[in-house]
Amino acid sequence: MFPSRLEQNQLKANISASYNKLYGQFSLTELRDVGNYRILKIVGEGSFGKVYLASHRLTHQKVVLKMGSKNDPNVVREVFYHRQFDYVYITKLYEVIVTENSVWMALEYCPGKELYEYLLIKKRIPLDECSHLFSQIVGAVFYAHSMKCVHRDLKLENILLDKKGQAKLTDFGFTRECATKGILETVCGTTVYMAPELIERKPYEGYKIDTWSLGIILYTMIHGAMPFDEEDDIKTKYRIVNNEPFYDDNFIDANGKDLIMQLLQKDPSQRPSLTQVLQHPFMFPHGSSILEKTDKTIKRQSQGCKHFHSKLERRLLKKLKQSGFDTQAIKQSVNKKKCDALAGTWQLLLEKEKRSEILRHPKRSRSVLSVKKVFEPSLPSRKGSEDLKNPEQGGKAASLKRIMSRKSDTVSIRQPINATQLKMSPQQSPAEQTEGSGNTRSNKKHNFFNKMTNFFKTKKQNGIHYQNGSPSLSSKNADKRKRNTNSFESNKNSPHRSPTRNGNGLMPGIDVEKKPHEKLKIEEPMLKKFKSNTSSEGSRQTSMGNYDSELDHRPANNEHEVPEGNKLLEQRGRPMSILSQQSEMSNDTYNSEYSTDGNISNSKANSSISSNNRNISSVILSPTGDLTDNQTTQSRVTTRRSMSIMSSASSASERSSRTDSFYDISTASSPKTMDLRAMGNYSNADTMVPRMTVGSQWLSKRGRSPVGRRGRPPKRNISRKLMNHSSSAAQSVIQEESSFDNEDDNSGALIEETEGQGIPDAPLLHDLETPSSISGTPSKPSTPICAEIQPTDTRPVLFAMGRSFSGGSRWSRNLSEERILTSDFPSLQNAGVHSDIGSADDEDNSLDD
Ligand SMILES: Nc1ncnc2c1ncn2[C@@H]1O[C@H](COP(=O)(O)OP(=O)(O)OP(=O)(O)O)[C@@H](O)[C@H]1O
Repeated sequence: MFPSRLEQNQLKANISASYNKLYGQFSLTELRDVGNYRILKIVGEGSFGKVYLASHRLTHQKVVLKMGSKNDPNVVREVFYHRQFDYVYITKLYEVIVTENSVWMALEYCPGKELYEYLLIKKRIPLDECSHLFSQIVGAVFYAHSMKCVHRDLKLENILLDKKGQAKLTDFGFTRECATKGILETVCGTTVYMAPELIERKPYEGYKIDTWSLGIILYTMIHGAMPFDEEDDIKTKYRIVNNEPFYDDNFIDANGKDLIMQLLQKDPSQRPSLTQVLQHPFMFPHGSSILEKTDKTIKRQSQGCKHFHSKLERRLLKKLKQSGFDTQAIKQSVNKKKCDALAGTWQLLLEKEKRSEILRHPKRSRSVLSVKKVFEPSLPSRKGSEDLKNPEQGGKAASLKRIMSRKSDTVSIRQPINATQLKMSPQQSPAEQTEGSGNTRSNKKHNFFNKMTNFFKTKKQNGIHYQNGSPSLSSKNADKRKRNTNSFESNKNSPHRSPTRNGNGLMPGIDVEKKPHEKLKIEEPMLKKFKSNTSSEGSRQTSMGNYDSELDHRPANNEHEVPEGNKLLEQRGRPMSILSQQSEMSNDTYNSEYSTDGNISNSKANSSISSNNRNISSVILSPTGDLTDNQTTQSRVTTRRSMSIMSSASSASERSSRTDSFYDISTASSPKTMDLRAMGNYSNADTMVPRMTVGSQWLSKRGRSPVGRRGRPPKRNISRKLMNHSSSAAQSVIQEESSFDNEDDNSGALIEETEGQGIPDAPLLHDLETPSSISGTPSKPSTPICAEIQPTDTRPVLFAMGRSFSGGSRWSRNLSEERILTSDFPSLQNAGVHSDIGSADDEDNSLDD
């Protein structure tokens, strides 16, 4: 029967509505989905691009999506190294999605944000907490080093806090392996965190520069200010090379001081190994337990028994098989660290399963932990020197104390849970609280379960009697209960309420994310945020490949994500990270032999840099130290730099040389497994082996002849042979681009030289080139630029006010002056809120990977 007119009209309306809806979706400019992930909001912006919070569609797990340009070689570097790491204190890389122009990294979400921001709010971190957090950071670096990788850009900004307040190392954009090259030359990192040998442009041992940066991090965490930080970069460099930091006994104890002094040894060979660092008394007791667990993880992973062995994994695999998944494909993806959709989904599902397992057996896990705590070695407080002297007793006392405090947790759990308490739950990130998710539901379930358990457990103690089916309290217990409630309320209302782990286990990371703006308005920041001066091997990899291009390549931070304090810093312009290359020392030929376009860009860059050089030198040599001139110059330089970057970015050859196949996410193995020297039969010269797997494309695109630039073909042939010998190793390796350069240039010779005869004499600081020369401009400034510098007396008049002990940058001096007028020192000293990041319980759980 033909539909009536009314029905026809309704049908028409429906069709057009759904058509319009589809059309609307097609014409949306806003990004909604990437792969299996639904984008929720922007959480940050790095030099690579935007960082989004997203939800995995299949598992509803929260992840962070970090976008980078395909044209940015540091993105490749980051993916390449990051995916090899599987460690509790390193952010997990679940998946990598490659689109036409971009690379997306799905990373573990850390709602606590950066350690830098946390420190900014707290001003200083108490020693106990420092020791705990720093152990985790050192653990992460130790793990990376054990994989023969150096991070080279360790800084507060690259350490994130997860929802438990645990530290997570991230940002592997400057990482490189040291398996094939023990002594490195590329200058990279962030000036204030750079080791003296980097500043002096000596060939350096990668591991040792990380150790130095760890020293800077620890110092800054304890003091709330950086040890070497001047308005003027050159002065900062001078101080790094020549001065010792000032230690304020108000904040640091003897152990802390001793550890930092060791880490900040000017002579890299005098710096301790990370095992020694973890065993240092300052790190007690966290360091040793992390060392032990990290060792276990490394051993397990090196034996290849990483995945699909636990009961949970096997059960999950079985479930997936029953649901019709190709479990072989999943296994392959995970084992080969392909970081594809299968591996990503597996990781996220597994994490979800782990969480629900904990929720399913909360009682068991609690009691296991309690027993463990009673018998495990001591966890004395830092202040309790008694505990340190007698770890046995101290440990038991501490454990009992914790159990007692756990009881008090129980009391607080029994309090009526209001909205504020829910917000503070350590199980939930602020994002989760506001957005609502599967997790929220399960946490509620968990809370409910706990409440019920505790209710029945404690009803006898509290004298709860059932009358007519409903519980009633005896008056005594009712009083007690009231008191508990009051104490909680008063605590809650106190303006100085500490963000420490309270009855609800509040973690600092949560607090950081919760209200950074309000807090920052009250207390102005003492630290400024530093962008990585990553030039590095990256310099070889960009068409410009120099310090300056790196600087301007980094976009400004996202406005709405930058806290008030940081905006201030933004306004004054942050020092940025450096990636530089000493042309005379470098083996890198990438830039010089780059395409015509690339060369044009380079020459532009170099010319701008040379002028920058002259300007900076003249200002620095000026006896009056007129910084206004410098600023003008700098701004001009910035413009020029931007221009050269743009030209580099628009380099056609740059784009064309990056074929999709380069970005294929093939299998990954750690440089440790690629350690060719460890294989015994192969010399350093053979280390380009893996390059060939990917590199050949680059070579052909750049028009390199099969014979090396210097007519030295044999290495490549050797490498091919090696690939045949060890196909699995060769297959699994993607070598850095820098390796091309080594291959074609004289890296082998250099390594032999440095290894056989020691490091060649390094230039003295007064021979240092100005920052502009970092770009690879061969010319050196004719005048010793630092000869005139008179380092200021760097002892702080008012420690808490400055971001550094030195005169510091102008903005911080201004802040200091204002504060000297308006506030008194002791009150500021006490202003920092104390918190206890991550309990041993958290650590135990998380390390149980
Ligand atoms: N895993 C994560 N969880 C939560 N936030 C994150 C995560 N990764 C990055 N962010 C946020 O995004 C911002 C930028 O990220 P990131 O520092 O990794 O980018 P980048 O390009 O490497 O920056 P840069 O090199 O300038 O330090 C960070 O400051 C942080 O606030």
